[in-house]
Amino acid sequence: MVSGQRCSLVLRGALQRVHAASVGARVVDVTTSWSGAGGRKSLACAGRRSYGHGVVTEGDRATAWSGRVVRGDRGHVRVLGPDGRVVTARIAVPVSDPLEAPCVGDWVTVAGDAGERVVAEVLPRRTLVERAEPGRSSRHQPLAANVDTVAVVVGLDQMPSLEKVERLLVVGWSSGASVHVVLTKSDLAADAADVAEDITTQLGADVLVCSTRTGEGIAEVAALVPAGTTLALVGASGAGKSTLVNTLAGEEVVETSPIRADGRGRHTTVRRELVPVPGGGWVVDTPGLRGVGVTGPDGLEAAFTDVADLAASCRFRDCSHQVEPGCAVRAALDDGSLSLRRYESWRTLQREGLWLRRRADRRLAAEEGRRVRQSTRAQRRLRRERGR
Ligand SMILES: Nc1nc2c(ncn2[C@@H]2O[C@H](COP(=O)(O)OP(=O)(O)OP(=O)(O)O)[C@@H](O)[C@H]2O)c(=O)[nH]1
Ligand SMILES: [Zn+2]
Repeated sequence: MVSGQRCSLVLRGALQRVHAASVGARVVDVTTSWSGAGGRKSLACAGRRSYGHGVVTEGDRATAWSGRVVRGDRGHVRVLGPDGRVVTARIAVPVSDPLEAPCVGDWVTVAGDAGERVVAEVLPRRTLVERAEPGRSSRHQPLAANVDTVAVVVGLDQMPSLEKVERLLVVGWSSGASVHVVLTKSDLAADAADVAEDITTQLGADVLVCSTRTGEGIAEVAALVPAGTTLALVGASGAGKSTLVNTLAGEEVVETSPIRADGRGRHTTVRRELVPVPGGGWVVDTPGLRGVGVTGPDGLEAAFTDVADLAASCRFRDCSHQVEPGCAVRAALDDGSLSLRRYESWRTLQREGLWLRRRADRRLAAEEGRRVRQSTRAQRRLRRERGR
């Protein structure tokens, strides 16, 4: 077993690099825009969120330090600090929206001491990989924050479904990060190159092919995560994400993953954590995604630039691409330059996104109504008490 000291050294170097990156993020601050790679979409950052009201004093905030969440659990997070140590910090105040909760990859400020540490603030997120919560509720779950690249991991042990890959590409592009498809298990498919070619031409995605068994393409995948950057792996369960994380992390780091925190406790697994890779970057595995909800129109547009470009040249701005004259989408379907499969996949994801957004709007309206009623009741109570 490698000592905590050695782990700290590995992590410290990587942390210094990411800390340097965070300084930039803090200077640019809350309302900056961030442009996705390839000039695809510009996403506004979420604002800085404070936590621990009533728990964290102003004095505590003055001495708080910033670090990166390497692992998120219910009620607390594990935070890598500037000294290379990983500590546990409590999320002192429950958040009503799961998206508000700190997640892996978040930069947070931590207040308190060894007795009790709490998350005082979550710094603005540059990017966020999220999914609709299972059960098709309108709520979204944060999976990984401040990710530079998303790898849509697809196993070649089965014939990939283009629709499933498209759905994951939308999740990837919705995050604001740049996106690649990584086809794993090439050792199990004689036609790996053909599948890659298909995905490139039909989905317009950048595709890498690799195998953790033979080592084919691993260097190319490792190149997706240069020093100071973060790569998130998304994909169905069994696609080979965890194996890829371990391969990218290398023997050395897998061995060093059970980091000692405060001299006690060890990580039992490297999964769903930010894992440092030898080049100085970070890799994060996300839970196997089955019912992935499409979050916003930006990701859909970025994953379907071909359809979005066509739709932009329809005669009517609100063209439904069904019956209207001058519809460029239908024209492309007619002349075969847009496949029916691709069009239908786009329609499905678009409808789903609309449905989720409408539901979210209704939920937000209901929550707002509840808040207003609570506040009115509280004000009445206060007036009554003062009147006594
Ligand atoms: N032949 C072959 N098998 C692989 C390769 N990569 C992963 N596997 C196998 O595929 C299976 C699933 O891999 P995992 O890494 O656990 O898949 P995962 O995507 O993390 O799955 P979840 O944790 O359920 O989300 C395991 O049995 C791996 O050994 C590969 O390159 N070649
Ligand atoms: Zn149209």
